[in-house]
Amino acid sequence: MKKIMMIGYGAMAKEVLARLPEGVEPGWIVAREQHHTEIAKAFAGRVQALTHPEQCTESPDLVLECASQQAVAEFGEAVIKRGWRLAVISTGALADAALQLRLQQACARHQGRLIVLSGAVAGMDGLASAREGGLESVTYQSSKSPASWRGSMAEKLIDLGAVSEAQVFFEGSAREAARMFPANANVAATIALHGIGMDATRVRLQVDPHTQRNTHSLQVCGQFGEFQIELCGNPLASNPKTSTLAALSAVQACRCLVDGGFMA
Ligand SMILES: NC(=O)C1=CN([C@@H]2O[C@H](COP(=O)(O)OP(=O)(O)OC[C@H]3O[C@@H](n4cnc5c(N)ncnc54)[C@H](OP(=O)(O)O)[C@@H]3O)[C@@H](O)[C@H]2O)C=CC1
Ligand SMILES: O=C([O-])CC(=O)C(=O)O
Repeated sequence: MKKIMMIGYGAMAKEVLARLPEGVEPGWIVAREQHHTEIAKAFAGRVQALTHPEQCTESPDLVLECASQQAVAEFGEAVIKRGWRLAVISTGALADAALQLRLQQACARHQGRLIVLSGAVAGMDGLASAREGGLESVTYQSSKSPASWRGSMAEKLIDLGAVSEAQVFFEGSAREAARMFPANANVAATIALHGIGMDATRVRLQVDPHTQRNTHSLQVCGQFGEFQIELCGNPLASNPKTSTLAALSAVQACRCLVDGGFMA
């Protein structure tokens, strides 16, 4: 049996835990103290609730971050320094160049691993392949319902209650998008990490009052030719900001533990 450590106990973490493949079980959940009673009840004491990964006295087969960019900054280095495998979903944390460097150096020094989950988007294999031949431009647009943008910086840029048609309210780099919209624009960072980087990747964020879905559109031009991807994702019922596919990408990482997708 493979044992994972989950960081976070919100919408995505619960979805992933409910869908864990056979042969994988949670051993530890890192969450703030106020969630520990709920965790103890949900898992009848079979899972240890922690406030920091360092409290774990064994070695998880995989540490899965499904929490926040802040959690990556807070716990990422400690996890990798123990030589553990860390898969991150809050990839926008890596828009902080100093943090990215610290995590990369920790991987090199301590034989840890940092895995960037594909999350809510698809085509990262093709984008990474295209980079090998040279990329000319990568443009990403995210379109979501007003409910998905509530509680974000979007509220300062546009009146979400008054929009009657689809409207772009932000244009900038992936680095800016990921840092300004930490709960909504991790995909921008994921694309940047597989493609032409945080500063050259162009991003548009749109609110669409006529949709319930999270639509990710990617346009890539390079020496290989061109490709476009449009992915219309159903959000999780428990969090309209978060696409179901993102949770499934974490489930798939867990499956790699049992089907040999990860090398030891
Ligand atoms: N890469 C991608 O394609 C995608 C990435 N995401 C990202 O995935 C992450 C999880 O999403 P989701 O579950 O929907 O979000 P939720 O807000 O539903 O849940 C996040 C959970 O993580 C906990 N958490 C956050 N920071 C910390 C911390 N520093 N220490 C301990 N616990 C922490 C929160 O705790 P508390 O309740 O105590 O605040 C909360 O329970 C988000 O960062 C989101 O932006 C989402 C979709 C796609
Ligand atoms: O789930 C999504 O559709 C995308 C998302 O929240 C993100 O990029 O952070």
